[in-house]
Formats: sequence, C-alpha cells, structure tokens
Amino acid sequence: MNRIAVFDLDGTLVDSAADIHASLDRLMASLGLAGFTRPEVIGMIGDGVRALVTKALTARGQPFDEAALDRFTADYTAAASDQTRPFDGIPELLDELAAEGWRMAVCTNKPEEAARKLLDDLGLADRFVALGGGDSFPVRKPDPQHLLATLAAAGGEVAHAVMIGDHRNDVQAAEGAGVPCIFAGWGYGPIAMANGAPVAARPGDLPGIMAALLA
Ligand SMILES: O=C(O)COP(=O)(O)O
Ligand SMILES: [Mg+2]
Repeated sequence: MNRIAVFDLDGTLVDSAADIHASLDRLMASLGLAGFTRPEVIGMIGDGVRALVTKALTARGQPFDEAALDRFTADYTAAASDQTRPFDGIPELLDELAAEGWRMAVCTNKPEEAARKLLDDLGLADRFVALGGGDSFPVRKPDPQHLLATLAAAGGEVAHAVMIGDHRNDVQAAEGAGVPCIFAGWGYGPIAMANGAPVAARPGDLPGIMAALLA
C-alpha cells in the first residue's frame, strides 16, 4: 500500500503569517497606503498572492496593479523564511509519518518558487516527493485538479490519499477530487471552514485520524 499525505502549506505546515504580513505592509508603505492588522492579513491568506494583493488594494480603495503584485512576489520570496517556522509538532509528525511509510506532498496556493525556497530554508524540502504551487498548474485550490495534478506528480493515487489543510479551499479541492480531508484546527481558517471534515486539534492527532480514514 502506497499511502500518501498531501499537505497544505500556509497555516497547516508552517506559521507564515508574520512574513506575509511584513511583506504586504512593505508593499502598502511603498504605495503610500496604510498597512493591516495581523487578523486582517490572516483573513486574506488562502487564495494565493494575486488574490492577497487584490484584496489589500481593494481594502484601500485602489485598483489591482500588476507591477505591485510583481514587487510583492519578489519581496516575499526573498523574505519567506525570515520569521516563518513549522507549527509546533510538525517536524515530529513528518518523522512519524515517514517512519510509518507514508509518502508526503505539498499542495499550496503559494507560488511554487516561494514555497520551495521556504521548505528548503526550513530543512523540510526532502520530506516531500512533490510540490504543487499556486502557479504550477493552470488551476489552483479549490479546483480539485490542483490536488489531482500534485498527486500525479507524487506518483500517488486517490484511493490511498489524504489531504490536510486549514482553509475551505483545501476542503473543497479534496471533496472534488474524492480524497478524504482533515482540517488543521491549529491553522488560519475558522473551524466552520471544515464543513463536516474531521478536525485535528494538533499535528500529533493526525496519524490516528489518517489511518482511520484510509482503513
Ligand atoms: O498563499 C496562500 O494564499 C495560501 O497558501 P496555502 O494554500 O499554502 O494555504
Ligand atoms: Mg492554508
């Protein structure tokens, strides 16, 4: 049996809000616009960088600006691991799953270059057999093809896969792909986004729930 766990990144594996916040506030300051509170930024994470910058500019009454998005993406990619760390219990979880023979992949709406650099900087890159970023394929979460393409790149099969994420986009992508999903209760999305999916309160709860879902 070739069991595979597909993880979301922001709010699931890593606590990345501080670096996203810092980068976004640098962009806003460069445009002469007011920054945001941490809860406001967390509420804008989940749909990728284009959506993030669009929401931020809209909140300040500004139209979308492609050059601003490019500047944000470059700034954030360079700074992605300044303050970002794995959530408590994640390194141990990845060790445990690897020891149990799980293969692991990442399916994130973060741009692939920033996601790869972040996992490299945190020493986690070699844990994952594939990474599907927000710009790796023509579509991204909540489109199930993002998850299915990541699974295919990892050599995994729907029947032996579990998705773990903290946003409705993760739950919807998994549902559309026919993959069971576990909601990361420690992440950025309100629990209501689980929409009936089992909720793990902490990373250490995952192996038991994952095994039960694939039993
Ligand atoms: O970049 C985002 O907006 C969200 O990224 P995630 O899919 O890893 O949570
Ligand atoms: Mg997330």
